[in-house]
Amino acid sequence: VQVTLACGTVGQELQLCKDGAARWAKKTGNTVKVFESPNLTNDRLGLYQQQLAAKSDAIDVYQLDIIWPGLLSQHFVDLKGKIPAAEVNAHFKSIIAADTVDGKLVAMPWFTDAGLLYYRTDLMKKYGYNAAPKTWTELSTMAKKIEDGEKKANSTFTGFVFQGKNYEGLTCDALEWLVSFGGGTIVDDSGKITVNNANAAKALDTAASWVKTISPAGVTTYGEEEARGIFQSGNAAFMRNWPYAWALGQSDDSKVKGKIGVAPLPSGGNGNAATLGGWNLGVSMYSKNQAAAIDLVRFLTSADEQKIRAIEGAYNPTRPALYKDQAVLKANPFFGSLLDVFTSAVARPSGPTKLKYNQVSQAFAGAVSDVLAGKTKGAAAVKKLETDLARIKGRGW
Ligand SMILES: OC[C@H]1O[C@H](O[C@H]2O[C@H](CO)[C@@H](O)[C@H](O)[C@H]2O)[C@H](O)[C@@H](O)[C@@H]1O
Repeated sequence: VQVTLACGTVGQELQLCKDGAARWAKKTGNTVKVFESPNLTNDRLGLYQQQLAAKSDAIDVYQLDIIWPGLLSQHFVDLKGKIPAAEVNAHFKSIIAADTVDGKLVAMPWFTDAGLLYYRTDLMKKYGYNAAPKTWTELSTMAKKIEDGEKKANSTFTGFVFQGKNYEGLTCDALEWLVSFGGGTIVDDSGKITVNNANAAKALDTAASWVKTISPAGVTTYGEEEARGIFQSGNAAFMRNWPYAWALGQSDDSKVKGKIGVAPLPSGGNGNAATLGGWNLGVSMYSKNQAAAIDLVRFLTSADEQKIRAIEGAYNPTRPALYKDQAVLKANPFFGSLLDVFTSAVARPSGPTKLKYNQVSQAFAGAVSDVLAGKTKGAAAVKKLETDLARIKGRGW
């Protein structure tokens, strides 16, 4: 049987996806065709929605972002009952809950993600700092001092890079700013629009103050890979990114190998916050090879495969047991020391806003983008956003 598997292509994930698929093919005698998905999750969603709306059988196994199960559930096979309960229950309960829509298990967890602060340990030492910044104010001060010093020899050096482009990644970064300032989660768990508040406005104004000071003007065009490229080539003191950037930063061709520290993102006065990300594997209802596709999902989400991906690519397992695995912890010491960051990551409001989440996220990222670009201030942006979200909500989510 031939199964087509949609894989992401950010960093090493395409290669790791192909490697895993090849191991399954070898074990079962089946073949796997890999479909290469676009880098940005927004682009991927558009493409997948087209395929699924057309009931296309071209892709059997989809890689689903943690925010999509609610949006796409009707197109996926219910894995409950098809995968033994003990196997399902070996994953974090919260992720299984996010993958379950109205009792239907839409996808199996593959890896989880949470936003982290990466920093240059060598430069911290050089500029007299002995700990990562605990607050955004500290980060600004440290980034400015390091940038001013390093710029003397390297004019392209910058203080802080993050995902500032207008896309889903900006929603993730900005949610971290909001929560860390006590500004809430845009829409709360009950579905109430909460974004129009002073702390949220302050969070956005603070982020805007970084652009063209500690962050380059171009940060408003950066996704995950642009930020990583700058940090990994030795041109930034701090970076917000997902765990995958660790393995690449520590690789032999990285200019910052052995010089990277990882810490929780700074606080804006309300503690540190990391947005929950991650990807899951679901079987299309339109697949002609559902049994083989389910077997591939079980194989790729198994402990053995998650362990390989954790060691080779720093992809966080979704199985709590692997956080006690010595080889996994050796490759990624922060999986142990920052376990709290992963287990208490903040979900985007895809649960309460259901089918309208994508519209909510686009409106939020658009508003944040305007503040970063200096087109508007935080208070005006969150006020307008509240009105826009109320329109999107209409009589209910
Ligand atoms: O960690 C690497 C992954 O980074 C992206 O996904 C993460 O960011 C998305 C926003 O840009 C977010 O929606 C998702 O939940 C996060 O896991 C990228 O899209 C993935 O391909 C990549 O593996």
